[in-house]
Amino acid sequence: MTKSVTIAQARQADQHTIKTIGIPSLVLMERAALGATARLQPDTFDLTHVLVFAGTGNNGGDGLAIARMLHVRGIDVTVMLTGDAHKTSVETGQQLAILSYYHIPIIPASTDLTGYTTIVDAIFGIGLDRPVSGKFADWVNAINASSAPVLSVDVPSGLNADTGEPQGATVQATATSTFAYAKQGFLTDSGQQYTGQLFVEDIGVYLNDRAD
Ligand SMILES: NC(=O)C1=CN([C@@H]2O[C@H](COP(=O)(O)OP(=O)(O)OC[C@H]3O[C@@H](n4cnc5c(N)ncnc54)[C@H](O)[C@@H]3O)[C@@H](O)[C@H]2O)[C@@H](O)CC1
Ligand SMILES: [K+]
Repeated sequence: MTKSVTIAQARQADQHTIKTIGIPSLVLMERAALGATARLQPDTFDLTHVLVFAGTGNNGGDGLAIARMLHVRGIDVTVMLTGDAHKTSVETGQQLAILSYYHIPIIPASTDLTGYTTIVDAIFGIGLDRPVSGKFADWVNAINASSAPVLSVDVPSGLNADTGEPQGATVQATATSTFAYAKQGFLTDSGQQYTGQLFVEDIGVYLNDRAD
């Protein structure tokens, strides 16, 4: 059976790796983004014009690193940011600065998703703490209405990763690239309907200091 963790366990393992072991958060983010980018295979994902829909927390930071990895491979990528570029998490601010070096287009989030052939959903991960409503719900509904396949980063945005139940509008992913361990809610009947195909990426975060 697939090993799974609660949100609290995932957070604790991340913090242990960063604070006690000393592996920097940006290193984990880089590994997460490498793992997710490798899932964007052309048999499922048409990479003609990729949209990365990024939030301002670290899930968005993962998305921005994915955008960079696609850009350096010559793939046409646009980033939509859901909030103020000056009010991001520290790591996401660092990823934004890197994107500006590469002149990767960053535009405000919109419901007009015309022309994008793949969408990377990096709006919310395990930091979701309330139902998705208002303009966030409009964006999520637009993602779900798009014909483009969707790769969700860590968690389909809007899904409660503990229960597998939607918290307001929730992305229905073609596939989900989740980090370190499957989240408990993904293994429920409800959760599976949102994650689509589930990939678990080894990012160097372990519950017991060993890869198992
Ligand atoms: N260093 C780390 O701890 C790592 C974190 N990683 C990524 O970071 C994610 C967790 O990052 P964060 O803790 O920053 O959380 P998230 O990026 O999941 O989201 C947090 C942000 O969303 C806002 N928010 C939550 N629910 C909302 C709602 N319904 N409507 C509007 N805004 C809402 C919060 O206020 C906060 O600003 C993981 O899921 C994973 O993708 C990975 O990069 C691996 C390493
Ligand atoms: K996400």
